[in-house]
Amino acid sequence: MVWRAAPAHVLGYMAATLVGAATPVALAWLTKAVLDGLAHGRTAALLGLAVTIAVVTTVAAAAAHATQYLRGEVDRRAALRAKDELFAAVTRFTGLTRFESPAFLDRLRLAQQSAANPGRLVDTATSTARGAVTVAGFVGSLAVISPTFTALVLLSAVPALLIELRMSRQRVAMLWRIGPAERREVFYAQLMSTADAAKEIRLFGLGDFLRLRMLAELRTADAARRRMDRREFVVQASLSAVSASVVGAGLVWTILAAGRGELGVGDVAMFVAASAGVQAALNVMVSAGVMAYEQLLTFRHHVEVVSAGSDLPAPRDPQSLPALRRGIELRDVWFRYGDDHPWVLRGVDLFIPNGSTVALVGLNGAGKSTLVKLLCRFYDPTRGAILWDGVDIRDVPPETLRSRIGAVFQDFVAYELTAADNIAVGDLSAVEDGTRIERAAREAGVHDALVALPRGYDTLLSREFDPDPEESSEAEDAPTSGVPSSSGVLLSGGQWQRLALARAFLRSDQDLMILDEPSSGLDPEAEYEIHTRLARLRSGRTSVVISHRLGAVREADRIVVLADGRVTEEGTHASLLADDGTYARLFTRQAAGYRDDVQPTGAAR
Ligand SMILES: Nc1ncnc2c1ncn2[C@@H]1O[C@H](COP(=O)(O)OP(=O)(O)OP(=O)(O)O)[C@@H](O)[C@H]1O
Repeated sequence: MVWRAAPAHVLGYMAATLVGAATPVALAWLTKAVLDGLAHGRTAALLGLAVTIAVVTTVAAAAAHATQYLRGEVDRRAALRAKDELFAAVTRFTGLTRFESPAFLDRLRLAQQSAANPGRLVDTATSTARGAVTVAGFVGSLAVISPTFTALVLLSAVPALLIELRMSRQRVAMLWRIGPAERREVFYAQLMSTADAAKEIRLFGLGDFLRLRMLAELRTADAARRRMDRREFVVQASLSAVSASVVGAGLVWTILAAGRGELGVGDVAMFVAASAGVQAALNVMVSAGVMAYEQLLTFRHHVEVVSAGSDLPAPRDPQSLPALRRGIELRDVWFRYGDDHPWVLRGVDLFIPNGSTVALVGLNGAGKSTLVKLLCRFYDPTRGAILWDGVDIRDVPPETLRSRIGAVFQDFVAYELTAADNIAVGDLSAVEDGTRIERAAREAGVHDALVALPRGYDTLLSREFDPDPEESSEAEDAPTSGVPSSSGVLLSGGQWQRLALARAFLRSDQDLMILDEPSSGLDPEAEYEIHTRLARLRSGRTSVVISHRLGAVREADRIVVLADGRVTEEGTHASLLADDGTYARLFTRQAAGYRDDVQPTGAAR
């Protein structure tokens, strides 16, 4: 992947690294030649040797700078590609299950970490190669002086390599084990630094509680890292002591041999340079090689995320999805969120006729939102089937199905984007189409509020990002008072809800519109107005509406009561009231609340 991301830079980096690796060997040989020349009075060649040393040193210095620049560039390009691959894969997951799986989220975090600088792998791999070049260069020189000693130095590196490889596997396993603690630590840290949670944290005095929890997670992760570091420290110190003793013994032997006249001054200089060079290079080789191995092991998470197939079974024989004509049928649909979770739906049979509005009603946790998530195929039913004009929606590519559906979810997202973009996310083909965006905003009754914003539709709906990053980065002085120089705007809860509705209006020609609590944050007048508008816009189209405000759904063509995971009542408002069941009880209770308030006024009259 790194090669594909930056082939020329990788080649340049390797070349510059190899030049850097060959330099100490060349300098050692040149120094030996100079010393031998001086010892034997061969002064004629000295000038040439000195000039060569100067040139080699200059080239080495330039190569060092080039290596640094190229390494950075390889890192940047590879990281860009890795993130692109990773997030392209993440957005390709069609269902929601993976985002609710702690093990997957742990893996994703490690994948993100390794995607942050995959070029480091080239770095460590090249360092290993660089070490190998230096070792090879020096080994020849050392072997001339003492083959036995050379063999000893090389052999002493083998156990070090094996032990380090084992430890790197242990380190990777440790990183996986502490993943959950590290993810929780990040969670607490983010909670303490976001505006969304700031109100409750301050009012409930949660600051210390969250900080201590964050530190506890950090300590847990640190303890595991510390144990690993200590083990590595002991092992590495012992290995270094062994190799230092080998080199020390060799040095003693060389000096004694030189004293006996068996070796020349140049040989001693070469031995000192070569033994130190070999040892240092072997260390680099082992540690860089082991690090490369460790990075490869960690990068496995990236590969696994990127190569993970679809989380929902792909249709074996994909069907096209004609415009809805008859309706959508849920046939004996059973669903639970996991094998160890309770059943949420237990055999739901429901028909949503084309062109009608079906309201789903039921107590908290009855499974209404779950049902609409199944309609969008964010999950597949555990048993049973959902049929769109008789076609099982599992036989249709999810993107085809979803292009037919418009929705306002209960937990819609307030994007920290401009107001226009916040509406356009409902249908990205409208991003550049101000007229469509404005029409949708008018239909949702939020146009006036948006034009009144400091920059109208182009106002950034965020207090966390600077609306004018360029202007403020040009300003010489950072604000010191703690008060931001400029800031974006936030909407009220109801205005946000209208904005979410505008997203849905942008797609109002869809076959199926899902409205999960579309008016919970609206004032009574707005609620009435929006529902009237919705009824007009959606007349003759298929909608599924969920609302706890039963007054808002009484006009629905069909009202369906969910309880205990099943459809327990079904009919029009009038027929359900006549049946005097759960719906009638809920409606009467809600209506009584309003009537009690109204009565005193009526009595006064
Ligand atoms: N992603 C999830 N993972 C596990 N359980 C879930 C998930 N979403 C919902 N549940 C569980 O499924 C049940 C039904 O939840 P659902 O949100 O569908 O209810 P609802 O009828 O829409 O409730 P409300 O009226 O409160 O919005 C609840 O018991 C809830 O705890």
